[in-house]
Amino acid sequence: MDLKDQDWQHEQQRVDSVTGKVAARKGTLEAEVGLVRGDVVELRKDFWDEVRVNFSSSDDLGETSTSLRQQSQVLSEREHAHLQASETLKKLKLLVKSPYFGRIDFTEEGQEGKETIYLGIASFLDDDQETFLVYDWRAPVSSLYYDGAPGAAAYQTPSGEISGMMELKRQFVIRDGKIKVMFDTGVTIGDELLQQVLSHSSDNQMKSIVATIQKEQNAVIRNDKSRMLVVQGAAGSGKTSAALQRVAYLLYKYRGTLKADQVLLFSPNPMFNSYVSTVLPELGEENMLQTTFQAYLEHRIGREFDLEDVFSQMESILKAEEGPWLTVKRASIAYKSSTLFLETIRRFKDHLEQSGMKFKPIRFKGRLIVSEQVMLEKFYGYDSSVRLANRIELMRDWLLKELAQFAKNERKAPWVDEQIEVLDPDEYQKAYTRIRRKQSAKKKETFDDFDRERSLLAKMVVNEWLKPVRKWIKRMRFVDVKTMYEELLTDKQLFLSVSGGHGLPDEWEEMGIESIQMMKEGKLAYEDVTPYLYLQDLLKGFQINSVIRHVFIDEVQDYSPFQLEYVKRIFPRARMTALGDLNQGIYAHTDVLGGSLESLKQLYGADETEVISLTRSYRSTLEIVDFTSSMMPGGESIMPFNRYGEKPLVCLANSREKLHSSIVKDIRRLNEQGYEHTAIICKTAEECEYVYQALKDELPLKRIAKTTPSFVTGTLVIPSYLAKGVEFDAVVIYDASQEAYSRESERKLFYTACTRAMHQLHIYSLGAPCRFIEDVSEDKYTLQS
Ligand SMILES: Nc1ncnc2c1ncn2[C@@H]1O[C@H](COP(=O)(O)OP(=O)(O)OP(=O)(O)O)[C@@H](O)[C@H]1O
Repeated sequence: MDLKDQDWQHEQQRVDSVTGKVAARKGTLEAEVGLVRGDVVELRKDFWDEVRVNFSSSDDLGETSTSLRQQSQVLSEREHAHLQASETLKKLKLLVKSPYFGRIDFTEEGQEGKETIYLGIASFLDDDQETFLVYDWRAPVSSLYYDGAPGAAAYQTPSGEISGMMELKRQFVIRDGKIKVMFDTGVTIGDELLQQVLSHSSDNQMKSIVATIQKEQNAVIRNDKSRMLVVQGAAGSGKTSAALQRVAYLLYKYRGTLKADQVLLFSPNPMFNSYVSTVLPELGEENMLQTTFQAYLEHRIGREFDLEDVFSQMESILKAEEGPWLTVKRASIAYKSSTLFLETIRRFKDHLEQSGMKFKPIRFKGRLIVSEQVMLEKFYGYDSSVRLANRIELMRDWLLKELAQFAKNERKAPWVDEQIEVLDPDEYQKAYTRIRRKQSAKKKETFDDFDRERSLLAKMVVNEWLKPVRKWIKRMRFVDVKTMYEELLTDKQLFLSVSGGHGLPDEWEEMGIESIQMMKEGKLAYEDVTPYLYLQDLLKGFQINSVIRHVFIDEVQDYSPFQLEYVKRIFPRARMTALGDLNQGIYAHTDVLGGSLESLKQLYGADETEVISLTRSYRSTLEIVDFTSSMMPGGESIMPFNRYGEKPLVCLANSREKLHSSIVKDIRRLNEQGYEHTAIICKTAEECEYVYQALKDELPLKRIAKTTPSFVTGTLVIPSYLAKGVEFDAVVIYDASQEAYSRESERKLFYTACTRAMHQLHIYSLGAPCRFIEDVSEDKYTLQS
């Protein structure tokens, strides 16, 4: 037996020993969890039997409350024990199959003898409860594995740097307790292992990458100094992957204080939520909260307006012919996405402190309770040093009092008698019970004499009828944000006075007309939504969330500076991790980032911001990266990972029939070759619909729309802008002709679509291909006509 075989055998023996111990611990814990679960069920069932309930005297009341408290404590202690044991069990179940993936031998400076450290997805201690048989990949010492090479090495601990010599770095792939792969490695973590991982077919879920995290990704994962971490990374460089491992790292490092529901990820679309949802559970962690910015906007003002979303905006721009509408739309998006507009709105609010507020009068049954004029006098009668939002709160309280007075007077109105008479028996009974309940609280109210009865019923009827008005006032709906926003967009003099005229586009007037027209129809253009919400919050108060401690924004290049300011404002206690790629800024507003990260750096200021660049691309084969990066200015800085495949294929078709029949044959061939997760990427949703209808009888296609909740396997037909962040074994671009992609502004969209391919990229073109392909030298693809 040679040395290598001996080593392998020795390591397998250790795996057997560790998995044996894990299995034994798992068995014990399973029994314990069962017992605790039983306890919890019993405790919940018998909860009230164990509490001595007696309200006879104040002493008895005290005793009852103590007994109740004690019983609740016992229950919550058992529930907590159950939760903790279940979490440990979850990790043991993962460890028993694959206890670790790495080993380092390290001798600390000044210490005798080397320490052998094995890394896995969770720590596991020997029966002595002292010796680590497995170290968590997030433990300080584990960073040696990701960052260091054999030789002199150091790692950071909370009490300072520890240096020494690393003698060995070894990688394993262990499946079901058996070592499948094992080799020693240098600086980078296993090109070999990475080759294996990356050459696999994709499926509909993102995978954890803990075993093969690269050094620069590790810097993203473990960075916890800066308030704002910006990760600019090429397509496929592992931004999303690093972000998710970073969440796991933070949950581990701050486990006493940080919970998964204090971390929020903004995803590019609802489908993406499901795509990444298995990564953290795979690591034995709870999922963080996930949402999309659109979902947040809907939650805030979706009841008032029919909100245009970014995808509809994109769709209408992509479909529009060049002309006045598109020019105005582009100008409107650019301006309203900028911080210039944000400043304008802020100054507009300052202006409103002095004059110009608009209120909606308070009415009931068509009668005026408080007129706008009276409200204005009241509002501007408050001390001008009181903040505007506070003045509105004062107004709200005053209006509620006015309403209460109105209600009192109203009880004698004839319509109230009519209502009492038509109260049906059920309602009457309800009223009677309600009044009886109050009776016991306030002894003097009785239901005995007729007058009393009438007066109590009148009170109830009026209150019931006025409920919507009360709710309306409480929600501060009397502040007429819509009219004020409209005024800002149409009153040029006002606009100039608050904007200082900075950056005012030539199309300003047309922009206003377009927005107002939409608002009249009850809609709000996407570019107006955040500014509108911002104005509303400046007036009524921001809905601040102080619970969230970490906000992750994936595909940050798709956010406008205005939106980022807004996110910063509503999460004042959060740190931010922003991950993006300027080359994939596909939306019209993203040009306002100006092709640089400046606005992102300014968000929290340079001192509080750190930028990490990821330039190596892991998703696609070298040939695909070579091709796609040639389309982008500066693309030469994108480094492909050395995984080889076929050159991208560019197929020219001279008729739609030919195009369709070639695609059908191609998809079938790709499927036969084992590429199951394929996509036909179209430019727009409209084109997707057309392609789906044309090919659905030939191929088992799945249509993806902006509302599709989860990422499905199979051959998808998907619009380019929805393919963000996800990947496929093979990508077929439906029509990359000059006619289809005629504008320079569509370069990033096209690039994003092509970079979704892992193993095969096939581009079809009905006629001459677009300029983006012409920019690529011909030796980088195979042309077929
Ligand atoms: N260290 C790694 N080990 C194994 N796989 C990796 C590693 N880094 C990235 N990958 C793989 O590369 C692919 C792309 O990763 P990911 O989606 O995180 O990149 P991204 O930068 O967010 O891409 P994009 O911006 O194009 O959406 C994924 O399949 C991911 O699993």
